[in-house]
Amino acid sequence: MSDAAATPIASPPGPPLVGVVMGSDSDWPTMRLAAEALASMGIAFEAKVVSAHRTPEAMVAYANEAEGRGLEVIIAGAGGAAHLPGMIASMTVLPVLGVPVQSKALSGLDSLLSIVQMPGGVPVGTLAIGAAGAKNAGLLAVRILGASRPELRERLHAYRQSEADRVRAQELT
Ligand SMILES: Nc1c(C(=O)O)ncn1[C@@H]1O[C@H](COP(=O)(O)O)[C@@H](O)[C@H]1O
Repeated sequence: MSDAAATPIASPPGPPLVGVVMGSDSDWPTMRLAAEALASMGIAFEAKVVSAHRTPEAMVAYANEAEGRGLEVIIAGAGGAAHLPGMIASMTVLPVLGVPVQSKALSGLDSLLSIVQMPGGVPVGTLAIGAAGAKNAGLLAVRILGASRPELRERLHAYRQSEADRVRAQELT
């Protein structure tokens, strides 16, 4: 992991509303983009490594306790045989957003298919492979929280406007 990728991202103060979990610390350079999006919108979050394969008991406890601890959205990222988002979704009624982390062997197609093909009745909102997916998972979590929080919708409107201004100002040389 590079120094920049290893730098922790401070959560805004307050009890976490969003849990960002991932199967390995090797997923953090990708998943930190979800955390950055949340931090930029002032959303308190927690980030943890929890693996369905390597720490199944911890994953079960995390999923079972998330709602009672006040989390409102879970973002779960994993690569390869990416069972973590679906397993968490099977044990909670909180919205779960799945981020397919890019794998070395199959470039993340394995991760995507593992996350997206959930059986009916157990939804996982699946994002794109890799960095864009992680960033969008953070922003989608803010949109979910914003449905009942007008002040968050204001921040999202301001973000949309600033992105539009940035693109309009682009000049090709
Ligand atoms: N897919 C899962 C799960 C899970 O789904 O629970 N736990 C770890 N992993 C993935 O294994 C990959 C390699 O992990 P290592 O880099 O630690 O070997 C990571 O992308 C991780 O998400």
